[in-house]
Amino acid sequence: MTYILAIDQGTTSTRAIVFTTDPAGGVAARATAQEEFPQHYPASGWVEHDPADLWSTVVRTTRAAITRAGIETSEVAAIGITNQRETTLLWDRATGAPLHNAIVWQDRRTSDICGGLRDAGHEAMLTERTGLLIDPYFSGTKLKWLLDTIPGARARAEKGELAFGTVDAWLIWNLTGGRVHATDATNAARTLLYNIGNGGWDAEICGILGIPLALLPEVRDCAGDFGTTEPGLFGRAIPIRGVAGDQQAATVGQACFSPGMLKSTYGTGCFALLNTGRERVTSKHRLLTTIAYQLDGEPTYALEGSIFVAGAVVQWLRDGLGVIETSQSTQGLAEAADPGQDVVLVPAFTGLGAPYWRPDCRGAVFGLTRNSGPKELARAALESVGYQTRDLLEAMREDWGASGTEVLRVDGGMAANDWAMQFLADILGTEIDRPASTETTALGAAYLAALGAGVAPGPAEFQRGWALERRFEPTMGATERQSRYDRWQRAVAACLAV
Ligand SMILES: Nc1ncnc2c1ncn2[C@@H]1O[C@H](COP(=O)(O)OP(=O)(O)O)[C@@H](O)[C@H]1O
Ligand SMILES: O=P(O)(O)OC[C@H](O)CO
Repeated sequence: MTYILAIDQGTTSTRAIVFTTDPAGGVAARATAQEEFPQHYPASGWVEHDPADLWSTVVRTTRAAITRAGIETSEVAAIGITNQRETTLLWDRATGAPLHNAIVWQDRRTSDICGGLRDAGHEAMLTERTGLLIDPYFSGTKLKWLLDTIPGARARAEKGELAFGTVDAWLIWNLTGGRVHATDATNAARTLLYNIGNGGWDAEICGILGIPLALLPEVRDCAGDFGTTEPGLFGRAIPIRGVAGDQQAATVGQACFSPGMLKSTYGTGCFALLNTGRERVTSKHRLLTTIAYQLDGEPTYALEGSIFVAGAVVQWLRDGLGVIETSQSTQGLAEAADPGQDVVLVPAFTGLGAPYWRPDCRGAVFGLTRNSGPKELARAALESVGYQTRDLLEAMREDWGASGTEVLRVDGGMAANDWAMQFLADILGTEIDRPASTETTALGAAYLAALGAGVAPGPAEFQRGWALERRFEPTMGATERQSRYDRWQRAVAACLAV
């Protein structure tokens, strides 16, 4: 039996999971440890994490998972890291001390910097080279903000005294005791600084943003050599052999290895990735072009649709409005909702992501009556996630063609909700496949690490091990499907117009 440890450093919590691998390609979870950590909101639209929290939760959950698995550190063949993407850190190479809190992907503070880039006419060039759009979501403008704001930071960066990284690079730096400053191609592809066509940091873009190249980590394959952990941390050195951003790791965990295969992860937000193989498809509908994974120096590309509010709308009903007790209760409430009411909720709490990219848009509820209550709101919340996914799939079908988009593999916390998944199948007119393994993100990181350590078979065998738990078939008639979707589009248009 071989053990692989996956670290999944997410937006709200850190998980460490010990997986077992067998020569036939099976990878199974054996023990898990999870810790939440505080979110910091220093100003409206700002979201930060304390870098020390990211690091300490990784150390504690890793130790706990190894203990719970009942194994010795020496039995762990490799570590795989997967992480919340785009979140930006800057630290001192000599001391390892961060210069600022991590600026989280959701943070909107660089809207003005983005406006300036757009006004200067840089968008077409940036999109062509990076596959991204100009939006505060990505790391590049966050890093510029840090260098502009922290006194002396740019001069120190030019002298090579500082290091930038997304969360993966921050963890690799700390795990290796500051010996390795590296990231993987999928995380690099989210910075707005990386040319996904030629696979290198783009000096011209860095020049435009005033980012010294000396700050940037080395970019490696997803199943690559990222050094070994400091022996003192876990009792013995463990090789780090797999790294990928969390949505890309989920794509691997869902075994979406063939062009046309599609997965969607429903956590806080929702991120749909369509494997486009070696083809770097440029979207006509403001989807992102990104790297799904990179093996043996060869990138496999994806089209990505990013929705900022999915499970978060359920959290809002629970923690903001206080009209539901648990996320799970939305299933029973939606089943019991009045079929005669047609409440539509547009959860544009922090603007709309793909395919609209309107950070200024705000949410609304339409169709309320005196009898509307928690049941109808719960149903509208779950439906909003289905409608937003349809927005993405409509765009993907036009960019890529329908082939492959007739089955969607789902995962993430909200994928456990049967009502939401049935509505998704109905409104998309697409079969929805929910896998037996729900920890798809960590599973993907574990598989990449096993591949990097030479203890896993190739993708074809891993793909054969993917197991279905339940398939949701569309049952809604075509006329109803279209009239409901038309109503959603009118609701979005109204929000965009206000
Ligand atoms: N049964 C459920 N029905 C609806 N939403 C759910 C359910 N279970 C979890 N969620 C939502 O899913 C999210 C948690 O999923 P998770 O994959 O852990 O997210 P993340 O990794 O972004 O923290 C929360 O926003 C929660 O409201
Ligand atoms: O941490 P999650 O699961 O909410 O994922 C966040 C994404 O990587 C942001 O791009």
